[in-house]
Amino acid sequence: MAAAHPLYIAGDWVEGASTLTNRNPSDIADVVGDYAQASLAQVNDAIAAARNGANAWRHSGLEQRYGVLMAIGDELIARKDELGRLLSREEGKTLAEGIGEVHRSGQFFHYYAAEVLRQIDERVDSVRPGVEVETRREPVGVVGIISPWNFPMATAVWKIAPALAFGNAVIFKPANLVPASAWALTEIISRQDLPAGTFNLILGSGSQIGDALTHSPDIDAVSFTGSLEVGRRVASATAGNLVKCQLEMGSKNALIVADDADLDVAVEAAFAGAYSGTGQKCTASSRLIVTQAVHDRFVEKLIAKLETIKVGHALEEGVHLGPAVDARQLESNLAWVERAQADGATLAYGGGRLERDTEGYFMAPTLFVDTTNAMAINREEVFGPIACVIKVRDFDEAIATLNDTNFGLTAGIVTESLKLASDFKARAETGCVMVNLATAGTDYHVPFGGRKDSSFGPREQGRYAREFYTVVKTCYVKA
Ligand SMILES: NC(=O)c1ccc[n+]([C@@H]2O[C@H](COP(=O)([O-])OP(=O)(O)OC[C@H]3O[C@@H](n4cnc5c(N)ncnc54)[C@H](O)[C@@H]3O)[C@@H](O)[C@H]2O)c1
Repeated sequence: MAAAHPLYIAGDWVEGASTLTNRNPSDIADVVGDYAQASLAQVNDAIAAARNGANAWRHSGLEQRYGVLMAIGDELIARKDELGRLLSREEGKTLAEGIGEVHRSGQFFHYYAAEVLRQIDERVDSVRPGVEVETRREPVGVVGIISPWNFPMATAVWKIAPALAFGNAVIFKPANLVPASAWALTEIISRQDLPAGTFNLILGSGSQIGDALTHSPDIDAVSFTGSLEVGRRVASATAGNLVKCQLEMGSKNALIVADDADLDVAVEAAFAGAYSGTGQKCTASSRLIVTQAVHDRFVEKLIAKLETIKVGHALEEGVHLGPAVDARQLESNLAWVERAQADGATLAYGGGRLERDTEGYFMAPTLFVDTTNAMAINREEVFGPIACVIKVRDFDEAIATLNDTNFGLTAGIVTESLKLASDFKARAETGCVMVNLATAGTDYHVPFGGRKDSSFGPREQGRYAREFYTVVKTCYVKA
């Protein structure tokens, strides 16, 4: 193996065209490792290899597929402490969250191992006597998987596991900020009983390597998670070649705190939703829509909670919030603080960069009050530990405010009322709704995705993943 962690193409570890150094955002003196960067020619090598892999893997037996997926899941779970540490070191989420993400990644593989055995093709009677009709699912073929940095392993795995389960070959292009988790996952997959080319790892910048992959007419599908801006590009690149595509993108989620809310539950849901993972979650509730009856008490309690929060090195015990993922994200967060104030929001807590023993991208959890839903900070995705309180008259205004956004991923409400909860479930224009729970935090065996600008194409996860990773064939047989 070369000095830098290599690419994985056609069943071989191969050097890239250049190298990228990956650093720990909690301590930029800490080098996580050097990672190969693919050339454009290597993107084509990976696509050709994946075609061979797809042709072989589609004929694999069910027990082979089941065994491969179970083995990957077993190893991820057995090594979750070590790999969770690596993940936290490169991304900056706390160690507990890093370990939790690796554990969940293992569970995704186990879930899709079970899906391999769940054959639900149909045989139906034809309208023509003597003819049998069968609908069956076949693999879509070669799938490009492009993932973001904020869930370095889970987001990739909830695509890779169903892709392999349903008999496809994969070309995996992770975000360049988090190559270590992707590489560790690839190393595990490389030791499984898979035909050469079934799984390929290409590392490199999105604008070059990702762009080349999505513009290729020689792939069959692209599953992308990332920003709205890049998602639009991926959609037009794949549409140009009539390549199937699925996009999960940004969000502007809201948590409603209703008149009758248990405010302790509301504060915990607001904290977990808005700040955990340093707010770097697509499911983050950056808008806190609070009715006037409970506004002042809720704000007071949330500030009291924020005062107890320890920000620091992600691997340090007792730390609740790690750093921003890089200097650019931190600068963007700080620019949002200035912009919100210029637009008339009142800074109620935090707002600044924090110094710690190590040089990292630390920022105080930040809360704004007196904000309106029209302010830019309440319309665009921030992706930092910043939440804005929007005061509303009542539940109807809360729902109208919640839905007044271009995005539609998750939404939450804290209420004791069954009627309000039920109205909320029906009226929230989002893909996921949560009652008395944070907007972040979802299960691995059910569908996940949004509406409006948050998502495009078939749903991900659970048994719905089958729709994207397979194609239907209708077979007519006259005996
Ligand atoms: N809805 C969801 O399920 C979900 C989950 C996690 C993250 N996200 C979103 O991801 C974003 C944060 O992640 P990010 O900053 O890594 O997003 P990003 O859009 O910058 O990058 C995502 C991926 O796309 C690649 N890429 C960049 N330019 C490309 C191009 N021109 N062609 C092809 N690929 C390209 C990147 O290298 C990376 O692998 C946020 O908007 C967040 O909401 C959404």
